[in-house]
Amino acid sequence: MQSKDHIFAAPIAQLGDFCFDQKVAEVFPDMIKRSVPGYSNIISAIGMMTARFAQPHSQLYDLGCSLGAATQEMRRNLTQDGCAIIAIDNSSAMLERAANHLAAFKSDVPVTLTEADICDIEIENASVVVLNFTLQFIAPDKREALLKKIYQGLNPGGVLILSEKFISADDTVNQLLIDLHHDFKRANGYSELEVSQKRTALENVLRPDTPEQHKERLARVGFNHVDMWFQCFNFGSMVAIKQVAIK
Ligand SMILES: Nc1ncnc2c1ncn2[C@@H]1O[C@H](C[S@+](CC[C@H]([NH3+])C(=O)[O-])CC(=O)[O-])[C@@H](O)[C@H]1O
Ligand SMILES: O=C(O)C(=O)Cc1ccccc1
Repeated sequence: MQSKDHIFAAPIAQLGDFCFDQKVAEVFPDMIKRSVPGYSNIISAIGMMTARFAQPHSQLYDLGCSLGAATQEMRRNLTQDGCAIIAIDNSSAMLERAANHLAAFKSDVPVTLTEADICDIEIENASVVVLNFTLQFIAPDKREALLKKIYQGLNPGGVLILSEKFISADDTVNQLLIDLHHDFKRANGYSELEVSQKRTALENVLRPDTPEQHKERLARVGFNHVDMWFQCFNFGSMVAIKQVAIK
């Protein structure tokens, strides 16, 4: 049975910062589906890109895997020999549920679930790296080093799929996209109070960049081919490819 997200439904006197605790992990599939426009399209496309970019005998990384939705879609679409998926999250509540979720599917692809801060791990022999709505939670001054590590750990021809909540550099468009996102949440059954309490709880935790900041940073760390492949309101996904080595 999947639980419905009522976390911000009642007034909360002392609203703390949003965190990925046991309560959030419990309702996460419902929360993300009703809160992130385009989420299921992005998950499907991660599978499609895995099918194209996975290299035989390489590693695939799902950084900030939560319950393993992207991991499962990668695993389902992998046909290349000798690949392994490394899924990482720093929330033990998420990882416990991810293990249960992934065990429900039959697959020959090895998956390692690791509890760690993605800023501290090593990345090597990678062909596909997924940051699906995770970079936005990393301290802004640590983002570039993380992306550099990903670039260096990718094999030539490898891909990073980076999905994020964005801000727009144009104030009018920015406000429009935020309003449309809130309309989307209300249309999915969230009340005014739920929208506003969650917005406050996320303020210090989820710090979005503009698409331009993302593109410039990805280019700075070395990615040769970068663009947005999907956007719905202030949510979207970028693709960054490491150039194939010229012999
Ligand atoms: N430093 C960190 N190290 C490791 N994990 C982290 C860190 N900071 C946050 N997380 C983890 O990143 C995940 C972000 S949710 C990703 C959805 C998933 N990718 C999905 O495709 O369903 C996005 C959202 O909820 O908007 C949470 O599970 C955090 O515990
Ligand atoms: O719900 C929101 O307002 C969001 O920005 C998306 C989200 C989804 C799940 C956890 C945290 C943020």
